[in-house]
Amino acid sequence: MALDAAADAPFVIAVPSKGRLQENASAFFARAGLELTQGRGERDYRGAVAGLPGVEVAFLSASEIVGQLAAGGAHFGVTGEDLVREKVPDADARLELIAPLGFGKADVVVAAPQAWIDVRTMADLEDVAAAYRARRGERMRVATKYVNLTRRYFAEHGVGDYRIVESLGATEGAPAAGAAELIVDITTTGATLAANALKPLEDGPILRSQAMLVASLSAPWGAAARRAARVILDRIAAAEEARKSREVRARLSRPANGLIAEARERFGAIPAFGEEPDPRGFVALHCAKSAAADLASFLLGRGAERVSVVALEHVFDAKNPLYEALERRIGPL
Ligand SMILES: Nc1ncnc2c1ncn2[C@@H]1O[C@H](COP(=O)(O)OP(=O)(O)OP(=O)(O)O)[C@@H](O)[C@H]1O
Ligand SMILES: O=P(O)(O)OC[C@H]1O[C@H](OP(=O)(O)OP(=O)(O)O)[C@H](O)[C@@H]1O
Ligand SMILES: [Mg+2]
Repeated sequence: MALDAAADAPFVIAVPSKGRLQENASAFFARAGLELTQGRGERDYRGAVAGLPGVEVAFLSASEIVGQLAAGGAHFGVTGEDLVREKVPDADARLELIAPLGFGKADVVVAAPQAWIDVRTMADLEDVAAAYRARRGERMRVATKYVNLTRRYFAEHGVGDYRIVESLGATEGAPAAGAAELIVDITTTGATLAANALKPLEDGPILRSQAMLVASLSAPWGAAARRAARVILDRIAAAEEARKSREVRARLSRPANGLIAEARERFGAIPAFGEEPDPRGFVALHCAKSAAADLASFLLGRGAERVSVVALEHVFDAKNPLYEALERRIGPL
């Protein structure tokens, strides 16, 4: 019965419907040739993917997406790693973080008032916390919405003399408002911290976060869901591979014995049409964008009269490491 239900259930991708990640998330799927359609306009929170029947899009906030992934209500989701680590204590057991997406970058930091000149590190904080308690008879307060990340990090650094004040927004304002002494929050440019006369501690961020493509291990992984996951990850991998690569094409005056091996060795090139040298001397090689010009010079040196360097739209590969990693986690059908 469970299997039948899994076979009929739609494959659900949870995508940010608002906030910092929305625009970049849509662009990310579009680049992969996955066109998300939102039904009856902005307020319709269910959508589809053009050309992929059986795939449903749930438009949710970044934090709701984490909840759906943890509960198995969505198979795939795009959300911030900060939210994943905060809301799912055993994230690595329940979720597969498939790939970082290169946007939504933000550091989760501990920040103190700039006026606390003696406090630069967590070790300093440990001293100050004890003194604060001795002098005031109460514990130092930390305003944050990252309650779990804060507890874990402070414990790791041996700071115990503090109390968390849960903050649901404008956290950076808490010290000036007299609601807390310290904060834990995300920062990108540092402008909000500076505007509130706060400075991040120098030990480095608690977490360097960015948007992630995440899979739920507890969602129903029937045969249809696996097929959908494979198709989606093939397109994502194909777009990513194409973005990083160039195709370098030329015709040499004679068949190029050993040339493909040398191009692989020196430029990390992969032959687009297999290892066999073409009898007419045609070569087409894929290489990293940054290696394309050097590879072109190399081919000129081997007798090519003209070399084209071509941008690619998608490069599909029979092997998909993203899907293989997911399949290892969800186990056999
Ligand atoms: N300044 C920022 N720069 C880059 N990424 C950010 C920034 N602020 C937030 N993010 C990322 O986007 C995620 C969602 O933040 P966003 O502000 O969109 O929602 P939110 O503040 O959690 O509010 P809500 O959940 O109510 O929509 C954050 O958890 C983080 O991963
Ligand atoms: O280091 P900065 O570049 O200044 O960015 C940091 C700010 O960005 C986020 O807030 P956001 O603008 O998303 O507003 P929110 O508090 O409503 O989520 C975050 O909560 C910080 O307040
Ligand atoms: Mg925000």
